[in-house]
Amino acid sequence: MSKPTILVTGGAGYIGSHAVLALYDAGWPVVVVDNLSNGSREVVPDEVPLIETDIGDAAAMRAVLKEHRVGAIMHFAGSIVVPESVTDPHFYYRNNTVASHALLGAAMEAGVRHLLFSSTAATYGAPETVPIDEDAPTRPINPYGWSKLMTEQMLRDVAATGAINYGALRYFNVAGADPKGRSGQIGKGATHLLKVACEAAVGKRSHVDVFGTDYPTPDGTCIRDYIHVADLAAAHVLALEALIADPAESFTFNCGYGRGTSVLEMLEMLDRVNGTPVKRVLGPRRAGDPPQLVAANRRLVERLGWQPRFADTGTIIESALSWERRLFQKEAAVCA
Ligand SMILES: NC(=O)c1ccc[n+]([C@@H]2O[C@H](COP(=O)([O-])OP(=O)(O)OC[C@H]3O[C@@H](n4cnc5c(N)ncnc54)[C@H](O)[C@@H]3O)[C@@H](O)[C@H]2O)c1
Ligand SMILES: O=c1ccn([C@@H]2O[C@H](COP(=O)(O)OP(=O)(O)O[C@H]3O[C@H](CO)[C@H](O)[C@H](O)[C@H]3O)[C@@H](O)[C@H]2O)c(=O)[nH]1
Repeated sequence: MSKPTILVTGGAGYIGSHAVLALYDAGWPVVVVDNLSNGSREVVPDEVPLIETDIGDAAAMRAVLKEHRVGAIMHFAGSIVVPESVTDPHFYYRNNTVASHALLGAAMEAGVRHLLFSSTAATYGAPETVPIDEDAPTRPINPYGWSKLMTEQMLRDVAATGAINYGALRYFNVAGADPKGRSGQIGKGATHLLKVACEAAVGKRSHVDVFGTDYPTPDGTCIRDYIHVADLAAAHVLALEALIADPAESFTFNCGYGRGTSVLEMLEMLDRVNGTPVKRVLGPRRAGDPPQLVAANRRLVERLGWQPRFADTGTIIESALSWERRLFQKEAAVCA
């Protein structure tokens, strides 16, 4: 049977572009919709159509879905900065929840029956126990987490009518870059730890701020479960296949390795990979950071047969650093 066309929303962004590459490498026809608010054309392969539009524009989305005879949607488009969601919650509910509602409506009208949604560990808030499994209480501690949890709920209720089936993948901390160097994190005004640290390593920043050294963790800094973006992209292809194979089944899976690494451990590993130390400035806690987030990933592994290939922390950091070096050289060449 021939493979249906997959619409990737947010496919010009960090994680979406890696999913596009994974689909493209596996021979799926792909079309991307991105409003380029935080995406870049250059990370989308030339052969993949990129339509510059907003997913909140239901009429435009209906037209795209029909014209490209889309069979399933991978929905990455959204806003992602937790502190920004606290200062501008209205925008986060609009761009994450309301825009997803419009996209879902367009999908239902166009008869698209499968949707894979980018959710987040932020739906759990500050969990009482780690590792966190999918049945843990969902109590977000910021509007970003709520905007994603509300979208999950909407998908769950619509799927219960039989109109669609959906997968919600709750990512933990996504890091690294395409092992073949075709994509990586570009987004303006980086806030993610490894991206910021790599920018410091190549000389784009003077230092890395360490947000909080008095957490109840062995070295006092926050612990996260960092997952390589290429392993995450591979999980999306498996999840898509599962949605299409069994249209009666929907699911929610954590995406992480089940391994915690502290902020200081990440920076130490970066120093080792880079060969020179990055300057740290130890500072106060950042608002809204839970001390520890580590995934229980049994469902993802058992239900999808997911086998990570790039889990080694050094491998994650190497790929992120070599992407950052390439970006830096490109920017230097443009300025010269
Ligand atoms: N990066 C992480 O660690 C992480 C963790 C958990 C969940 N997620 C989720 O994964 C998804 C992708 O995140 P990312 O890190 O690749 O971010 P990103 O900003 O690199 O990608 C998002 C893309 O969506 C586009 N976009 C935003 N709003 C849009 C709209 N209304 N219409 C069309 N395009 C729009 C942006 O231009 C961008 O290219 C997001 O939904 C995010 O919430 C990310
Ligand atoms: O310059 C920095 C940046 C981050 N950190 C620390 O590093 C850890 C990771 O922070 P990130 O900003 O890289 O990521 P978050 O854990 O805040 O959030 C990310 O992972 C979450 C799930 O774990 C959500 O999915 C969210 O969408 C995604 O951005 C935190 O303790 C943070 O305080 C620093 O010390 N210095």
